[in-house]
Amino acid sequence: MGLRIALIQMDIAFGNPKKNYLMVEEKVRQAVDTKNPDVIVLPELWTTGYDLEAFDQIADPEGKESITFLANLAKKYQVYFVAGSIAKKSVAGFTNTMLIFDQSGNLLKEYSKAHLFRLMNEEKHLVQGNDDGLFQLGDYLCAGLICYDIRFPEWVRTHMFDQTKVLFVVAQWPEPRIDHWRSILITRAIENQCFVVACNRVGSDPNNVFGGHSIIVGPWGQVIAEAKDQETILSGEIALSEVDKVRQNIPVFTDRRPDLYRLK
Ligand SMILES: NC(=O)CCC(=O)C(=O)O
Repeated sequence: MGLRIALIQMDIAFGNPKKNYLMVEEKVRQAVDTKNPDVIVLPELWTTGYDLEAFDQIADPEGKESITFLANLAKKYQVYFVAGSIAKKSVAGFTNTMLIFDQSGNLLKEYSKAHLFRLMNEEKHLVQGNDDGLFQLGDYLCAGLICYDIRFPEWVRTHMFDQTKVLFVVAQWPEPRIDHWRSILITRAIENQCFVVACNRVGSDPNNVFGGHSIIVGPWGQVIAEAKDQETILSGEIALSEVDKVRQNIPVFTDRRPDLYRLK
């Protein structure tokens, strides 16, 4: 059985969670009406954008408001949510945290961005996460990564030792490096022989223009669906059996030589 996926590639109102909740509610309704998805994916920091200076006022305490909002939508539409990431405020500080829900609205996983991106000042305002991004969507073992995390192949590979089949990436990736975005995502799919489902934002904030090009890549590196640089709902279907076929054809995981790798 395949998994139908809808990625909401959207603009984000800078520092305005109320407006973003309303926009997401409407876009999720449109995605359900037009794509009949099993899974809906949102971009990185969709409640606030990168208004880091204002996080003290606008980050969500313990993620409570976002969790209630997303759980209700997941339950209402009976969809899984890889609900992008939100700015979460807790005693430890602010985190860039991905939220995953099942079709009954249960929170399956929280993953906080492990690698903070200095070019966008994250290290000055956020604390990094220390947990893995693994979660299960039905039969599909998946991993979540947030934007800059994809530049670390060793972190992605760590998630693959559990036979992960789908990598979900949520992002606010600027347009000037959109070639890196595409190349890295296709490479991660080929080297890990898995599906890559990646949702970027579009539009701009005071510091960046964002490049879109949300994409679904198959385990052979084939592009299944790709958006341009405008708001859209991108959709595609993925089938687990394809991953097994590719891994049997070229058994990369069996042929690894960890005795030669000097990774720490
Ligand atoms: N929000 C991010 O982590 C952006 C990462 C990025 O732009 C990059 O080039 O890496």
